[in-house]
Amino acid sequence: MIDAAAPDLAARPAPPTAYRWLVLVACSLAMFGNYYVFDALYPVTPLLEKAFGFTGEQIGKLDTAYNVAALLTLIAGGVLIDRLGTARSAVLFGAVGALGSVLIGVLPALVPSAPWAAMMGGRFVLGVGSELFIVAATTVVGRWFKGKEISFALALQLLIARLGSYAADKSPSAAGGLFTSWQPPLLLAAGLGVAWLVFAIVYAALEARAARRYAVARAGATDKLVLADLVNFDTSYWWVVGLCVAFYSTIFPFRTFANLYLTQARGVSDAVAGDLKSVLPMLSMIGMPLFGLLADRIGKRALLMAAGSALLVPPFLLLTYWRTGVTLPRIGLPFIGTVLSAGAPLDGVVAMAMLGLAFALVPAVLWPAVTYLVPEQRLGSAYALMTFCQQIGWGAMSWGMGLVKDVAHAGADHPAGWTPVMWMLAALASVGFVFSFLLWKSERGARAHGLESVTPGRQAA
Ligand SMILES: N[C@@H](Cc1c[nH]cn1)C(=O)NCC(=O)O
Repeated sequence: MIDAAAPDLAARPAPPTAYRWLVLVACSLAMFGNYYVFDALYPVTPLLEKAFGFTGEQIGKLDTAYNVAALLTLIAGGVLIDRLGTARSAVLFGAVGALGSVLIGVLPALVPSAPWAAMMGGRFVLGVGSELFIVAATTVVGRWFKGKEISFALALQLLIARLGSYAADKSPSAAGGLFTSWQPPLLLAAGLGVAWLVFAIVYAALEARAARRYAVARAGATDKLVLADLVNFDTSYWWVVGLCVAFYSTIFPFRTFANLYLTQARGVSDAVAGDLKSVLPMLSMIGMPLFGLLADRIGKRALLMAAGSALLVPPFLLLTYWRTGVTLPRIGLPFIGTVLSAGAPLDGVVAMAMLGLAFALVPAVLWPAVTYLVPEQRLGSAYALMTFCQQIGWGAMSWGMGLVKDVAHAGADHPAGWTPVMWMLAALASVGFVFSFLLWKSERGARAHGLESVTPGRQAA
């Protein structure tokens, strides 16, 4: 959308290419902070269990609080982004997210009589800012890279965001000195929450400067949820939504409980648990751009998603039943340092590597696939609706997993209690595979949208 308040716009030069990448870097670094803050809670869960006696259900509900806040804001927030524009929205939601990260780090210490309620409050505030910030940041890439390197730019943004998850997962081994109590790691996360806000401000300043100097589009259509759109999307879109819900409702709640599961059921140290968990974002970072390129080269997007969702099923059963008895020595890489601390079980590494591949393959194809299934002018609503459904499934599953963990008395003294939790995950992952199979079938029929071909076929109506 061209800013009508700037009549000399046509006379201005287009922004230089480097400026576009600078905007992407600022937004992506803010996303790094966002993902770090989101994931920083999980390595601390064993310490929260020890310090406050948090139950599995309470830990699951810390996710649910985030999801409920995200659900509420996704309905209203798209409209707000339209009104404010992406720059002001990014600063606003970045500020709310930063506040949430600080509350998570300090409130439980200030309210020692109700630490769980305090932390729920912080996670809720984080949820208000976080998902809408992601919507705004994605929209920024859409505006600045439309008709240019949009897929690569989106992959790069998610890659830098995942680096935040990776850093949070690695924090028990990389910043082990902080993990003597629950608070220092969360104060570090609060620091990165503030960095998230700082980069949001840097991005907003770049937008303001561009608006004064260059012929740039103002914030256009965003991920606004238009209720009339709910019934009008094609069946293939709904299969993708089903896969999105089942896939992320498996992988994100697993990540919530992975530190507890790996230390209690598999008996590994906190550092090894963090390292094993970090295999997911690490493989995802490496694999996403490659699988994105592969999909662009060969098409077969539904088939690739089916392969990715099939990969998600066995690891939970392998983690539960497969024991090689082999543990690995420390594995390190130049520049990166320790990838796996000594003592990681080989079977655990294989299972986590399969999960990591699935975490690369499905997201790399799933989000861009939506652009084939809905018309461009309804893309925002389609993404918002998909994220909305994702949050419902994810919130319910985190809560349910925690409940099952408690009912089965899963813990260090009763590792077998984790078995029903892992079966729950395998079952939900199988549901994801069924959705991807239905999508593949539908994309081989007369109402295909070109997901299986290299270039889009029938234009989405
Ligand atoms: N809506 C996000 C969820 C998220 C992860 N960390 C912070 N928020 C999402 O689904 N992102 C897609 C992905 O593959 O990361």
